[in-house]
Amino acid sequence: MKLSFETLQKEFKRVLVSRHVKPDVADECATMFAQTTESGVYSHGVNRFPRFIQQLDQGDIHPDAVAKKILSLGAIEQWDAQRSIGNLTAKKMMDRAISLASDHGIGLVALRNANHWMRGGSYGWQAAEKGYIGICWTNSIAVMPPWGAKECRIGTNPLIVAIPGSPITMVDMSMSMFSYGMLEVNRLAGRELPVDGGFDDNGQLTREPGVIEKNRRILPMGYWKGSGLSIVLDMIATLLSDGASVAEVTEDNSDEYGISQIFIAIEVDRLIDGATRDAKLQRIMDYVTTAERNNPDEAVRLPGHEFSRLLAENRRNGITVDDSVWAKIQAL
Ligand SMILES: NC(=O)C1=CN([C@@H]2O[C@H](COP(=O)(O)OP(=O)(O)OC[C@H]3O[C@@H](n4cnc5c(N)ncnc54)[C@H](OP(=O)(O)O)[C@@H]3O)[C@@H](O)[C@H]2O)C=CC1
Ligand SMILES: O=C(O)C(=O)C(=O)[C@H](O)[C@@H](O)CO
Repeated sequence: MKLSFETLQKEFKRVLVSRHVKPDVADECATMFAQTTESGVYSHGVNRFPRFIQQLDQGDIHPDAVAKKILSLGAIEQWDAQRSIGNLTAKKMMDRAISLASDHGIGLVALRNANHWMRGGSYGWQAAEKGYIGICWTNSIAVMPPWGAKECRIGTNPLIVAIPGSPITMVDMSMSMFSYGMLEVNRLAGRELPVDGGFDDNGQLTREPGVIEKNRRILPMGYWKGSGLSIVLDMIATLLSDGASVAEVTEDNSDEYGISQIFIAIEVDRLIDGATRDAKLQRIMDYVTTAERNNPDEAVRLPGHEFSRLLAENRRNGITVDDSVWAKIQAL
């Protein structure tokens, strides 16, 4: 079905207010869920809303909590999210990193006791829209086997790198070949994955999303490389925030809460003049996109470059929402 931004936002807000979330907080949180969905990231917008409400109902998320600053070291700050709402707090923390970067050239906020921030790309994009390079990542509960293992011991720990420019270029990627959210999107659409996404119960590579969602033998992106990167991202987030690692979240908490996140903003414009910056970026983009195509019908593109088109299409035609997901939300 197709729904408007307003319908989505209103329904998200209704559910949040029914859980006694303050109206202004509910309004902002609902807006972020609707914006993520409108941008085309259905996996961590509308599709993930029921799971968010489940965590709210369980008491994992504290809707009245507000993040507080613990420590300041000039360009670096440490904050405690106090288990507040993940997307709202992440937005505030990237704003804080941007403000530090405007003073120091670079700003880094390390956050502990956080909750799932949904679409990590929202915060990279937020920095890039203001002219800053945005880099952020989060850890998670253990949902992926390290390379060579069968048992989940590492996080999907998505990494986001956003570059300001026209258009913004942004990589927003799980450390698994597919996020669980994208496995769900493919399963709901009745599609096989375009490449192998994990192992089946017999240890054979598989493209069946449902099999991997169930047995959790998801493949790290780049095999051992994604496995290693997931581990070091977890280590940095844990150390700088003095927060919980994937091991601690998994062994000490009953679910995915109390996680650790990093937000970095870097000011570009004091390091290079505007005309040179634009020319250099344009040359990179042109060089990449004019590579001889493997499939003549499929353009070579840069990450993040589809969002403006997707957003415009969704605004014009309405936002596609899976019927079963919408029924679930309406029943909340
Ligand atoms: N714990 C958490 O918080 C987690 C959150 N997530 C979130 O889930 C969302 C989805 O993540 P994931 O499934 O890894 O994302 P995808 O695998 O869909 O995309 C990963 C990256 O690859 C780029 N890309 C994909 N196809 C191409 C292509 N043909 N050419 C060039 N670039 C391409 C994407 O750009 P483009 O966007 O332009 O398609 C994106 O930057 C993210 O928002 C992520 O933050 C994921 C895991 C855990
Ligand atoms: O992979 C995802 O999608 C995601 O968003 C996650 O947070 C974790 O990997 C996990 O909680 C999915 O069950």
